[in-house]
Amino acid sequence: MQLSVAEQSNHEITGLLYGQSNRVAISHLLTAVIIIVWYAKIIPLEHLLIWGAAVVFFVAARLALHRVFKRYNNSENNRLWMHALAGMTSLMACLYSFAFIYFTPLSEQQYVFSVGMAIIALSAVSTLLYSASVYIVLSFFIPITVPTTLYFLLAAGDIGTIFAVMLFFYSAIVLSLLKKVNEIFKKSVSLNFQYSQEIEKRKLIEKQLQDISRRDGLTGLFNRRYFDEVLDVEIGRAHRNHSPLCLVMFDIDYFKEYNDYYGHVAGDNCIISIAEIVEQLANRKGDLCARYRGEEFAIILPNIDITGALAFANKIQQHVQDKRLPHKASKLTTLQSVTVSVGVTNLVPFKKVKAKELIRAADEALYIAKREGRNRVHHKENNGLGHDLSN
Ligand SMILES: Nc1nc2c(ncn2[C@@H]2O[C@H](COP(=O)(O)OP(=O)(O)OP(=O)(O)O)[C@@H](O)[C@H]2O)c(=O)[nH]1
Repeated sequence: MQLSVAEQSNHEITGLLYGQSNRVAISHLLTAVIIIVWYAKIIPLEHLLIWGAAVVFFVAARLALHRVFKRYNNSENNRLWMHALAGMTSLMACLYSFAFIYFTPLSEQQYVFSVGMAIIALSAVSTLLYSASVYIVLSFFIPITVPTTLYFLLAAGDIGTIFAVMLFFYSAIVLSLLKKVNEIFKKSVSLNFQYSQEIEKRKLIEKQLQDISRRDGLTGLFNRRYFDEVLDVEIGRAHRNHSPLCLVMFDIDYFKEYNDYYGHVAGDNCIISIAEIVEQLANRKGDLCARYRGEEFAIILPNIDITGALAFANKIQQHVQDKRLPHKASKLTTLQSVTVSVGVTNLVPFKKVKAKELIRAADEALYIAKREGRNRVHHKENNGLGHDLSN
């Protein structure tokens, strides 16, 4: 299912929000310590420790939720994860509200005042941490401000009224700023997402263009330019690793007569059929098949010795013959079907050979196969060429 940019961006935002888990955990633990120390003079320690244990429990649950999120989140269940985070955030906020209401002696002005400061500090931090989502900010902001403010307004007399008015104005400022910051944040996430999608698309197009530039238009095999590039690289590798390398070149027999008899379109189809056979046979990692020119094909076989390459060449010749593609104009009158002649050569160990020398040797082997009657394989070692590497 294709998701919209907005949905993908929301998914990214949820990831960012969950990504704050460690910072959130540290903030809560530090705040809990400060609250316990602050109330220690007036509240029994066991009450404070029970409350502290509840904070630790929720922090651990929040971290566990983050782990589960990392494992199971995806763009489709994004809403669910947002609600889970909002639920967890609200519970933490309720825990603070509970502490402020339950622990604060209304007669002690400095405690009432300190609760106001604590709420401002906590809601400011949560606004910064969660500015990516108004929903999550509110899920912390509302449960931490509303119950405490109402309680102090109703129960704490003048100081409670001052407290409520102060928090009301503070909340109004924070929420209006939050809206702006959130819009900017969302826009930047969405732009960032579109930008990375654009880069991905470009990379894909570049890859496709590169692939097209390496392929032969008719058969889909690699083209000669790419073949020459790879042959150079493979020869270098074979020399470095002292590993074998063989080159197979083959050509359709009496193809001029085929074209003259069946026409060029049929000739093209014949070339495509031969390409399909070669592609099926040359299926080892590292094998590279190319249409070298016209009705001539070339195959690089790395890590294979001459015995293996000859077996492979015979397989090609045999498969083409067995395919029995009609060729009424073939001078191989007993068959009257499409056949190929194959030339094989191999790197001579410890002789540094250039690509064009290897190709010439394979071409000569192919020429001999033609001369000796076609529909056969000939091997020619590229002796005498190149220079000795043994000393
Ligand atoms: N249909 C078609 N014909 C092509 C293509 N490329 C080359 N040819 C033809 O292939 C023929 C090759 O002829 P030759 O080089 O004389 O070879 P041949 O007739 O196969 O003879 P031998 O190789 O000696 O058996 C020419 O007639 C080319 O025009 C192609 O892409 N499509």
